[in-house]
Amino acid sequence: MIWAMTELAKNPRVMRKAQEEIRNTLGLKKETLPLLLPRETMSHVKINGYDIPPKTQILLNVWTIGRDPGRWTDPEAFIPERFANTCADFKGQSFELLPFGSGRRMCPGMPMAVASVELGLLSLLYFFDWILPEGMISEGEIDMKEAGNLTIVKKQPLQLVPVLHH
Ligand code: HEM
Repeated sequence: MIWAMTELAKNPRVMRKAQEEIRNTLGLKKETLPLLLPRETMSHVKINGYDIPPKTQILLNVWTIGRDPGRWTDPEAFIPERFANTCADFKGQSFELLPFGSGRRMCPGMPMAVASVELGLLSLLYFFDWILPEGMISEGEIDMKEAGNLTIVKKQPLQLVPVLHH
């Protein structure tokens, strides 16, 4: 939710669009773990010509898959509308987009996570407009450094000033 608010603050066009949509209708999405939880092969498998022996630990880098320029146009840009224009969904069936993993061991908390993030973001965007804190002139100054390892958190806390809208 913090990353979603950070990207929205950096992209006022998308912030305004999301607020208009929410305020006019009373919907949104976003991300993710960089790596899926480790898996171990049960038998010998061959993928793309590579032999993988049994009992090998596999780490799937979904961060890289989600930024693959062969799959996504302008992958580094924050363009949430891209999800409205694709049939790829986040529920484990579209392998280019796997924020909750896939298969038997995919995230069982997905419905709760989606409901919490959507409701949280929706409330922040419906009730408030968001402006930069004193001393910050442009959204370009918002620090985007990452910290953490298994889950990526913001290194510097996001600071924005809420202005009551409703
Ligand atoms: C936005 C929030 C969340 C994201 C992005 C997320 C993502 C993930 C991912 C990528 C996996 C690994 C799936 C795989 O290896 O295929 C996972 C596993 C798991 N998640 Fe989540 N998760 C979230 C929230 C939650 C919540 C709210 C709960 C519990 C209430 C939860 C419980 C679990 C559990 C128990 C597993 C391990 C499942 C297993 O190994 O069988 N997650 N999650």
